[in-house]
Amino acid sequence: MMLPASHPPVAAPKVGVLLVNLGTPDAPNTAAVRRYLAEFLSDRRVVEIPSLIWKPILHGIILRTRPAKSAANYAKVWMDEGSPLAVYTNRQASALQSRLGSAIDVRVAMRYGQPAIASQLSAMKADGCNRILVAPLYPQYSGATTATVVDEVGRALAAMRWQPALRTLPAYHDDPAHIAALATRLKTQLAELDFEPDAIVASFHGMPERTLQLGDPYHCHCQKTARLLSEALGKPLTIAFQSRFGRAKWLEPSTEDTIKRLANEGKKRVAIFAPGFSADCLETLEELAMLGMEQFEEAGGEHYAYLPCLNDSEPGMDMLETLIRRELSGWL
Ligand SMILES: C=CC1=C(C)c2cc3[nH]c(cc4nc(cc5[nH]c(cc1n2)c(C)c5CCC(=O)O)C(CCC(=O)O)=C4C)c(C)c3C=C
Ligand SMILES: [Fe+2]
Ligand SMILES: [Fe+2]
Repeated sequence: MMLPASHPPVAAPKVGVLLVNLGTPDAPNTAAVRRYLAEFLSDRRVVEIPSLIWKPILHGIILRTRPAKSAANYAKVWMDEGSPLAVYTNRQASALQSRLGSAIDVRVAMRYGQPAIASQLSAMKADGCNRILVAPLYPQYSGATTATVVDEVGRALAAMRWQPALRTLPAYHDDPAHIAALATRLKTQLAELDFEPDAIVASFHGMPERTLQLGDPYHCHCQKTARLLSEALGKPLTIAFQSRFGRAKWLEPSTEDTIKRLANEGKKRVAIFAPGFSADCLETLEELAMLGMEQFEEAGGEHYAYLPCLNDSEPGMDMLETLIRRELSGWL
């Protein structure tokens, strides 16, 4: 049907998929990292300290000291195409777009920094996406990751006159497709090592321990991923929690203590991987692959290997395609 000339344009309807990850600075320098950390660490889902107490600490101490140190770390892992987190997330989106075909519009947004969730949702709606699946790329649910993405999506929808219909991908920590992808990838990676590890460490991003008492399922989700994966591999996994931030007690054992303990116990050959990260990033490439190796060798360890995340590997993309197609059922 032809629209009258005075009618605003209406795009042909289609389905959209928005892959969302945490976000990352747009350059490995102090100013860009400060901008990123200011947004990230102002999120009340991430730092659950009353504003009156937290704001002076954030602006008076953290944003004056941390950006330079973190920028130096970002510089160590920066790729020609940009920050690893953004590079791998974009590659996942292109691979998924090829697998799903052009009838579905696959895009990327970041919870902090660019491309922002609100601008991507608006652009997708303007291009005709009247049904959108938002997929936070966090296997394990936490208030600080999955929930804050959904909060931000809600704020974006609140500003739209004509909203798209919306679905969100649930946490997939125990999904058979996720466990199979991790197991397949890990088997290949372990087979390629030039040593047989005495221990394999599954390092998850930490959270304040208090969040577990308050009912956040993150800790349980991490434990379950590791248990199912260990069963699938037929090998024991040592669980640890990395990237401690702030003074509160965090989930234990910490990755640093675990690496040192293993070396002290005579486990001289260790492989470590990060099943809570869908894409490699600062926390895996610098903290686990670089710093972790130094800590292990200083404690007397001899062979240390960091095994990269699923990223856009075949097993990782098989999993993502399975999960996304399942969530799109009835829409295709
Ligand atoms: C995978 C899940 C993640 C959880 C859970 C999480 C919780 C969490 N993180 C911080 C503080 C920081 N995290 C930082 C980086 C970072 N965190 C995640 C993921 C989770 N965080 C990722 C993927 C990244 C890497 C981003 C990148 O650009 O590569 C940082 C910034 C880096 C630095 O300055 O060290 C901070 C700070 C808190 C406080 C928290 C739980 C409440
Ligand atoms: Fe983090
Ligand atoms: Fe638990």
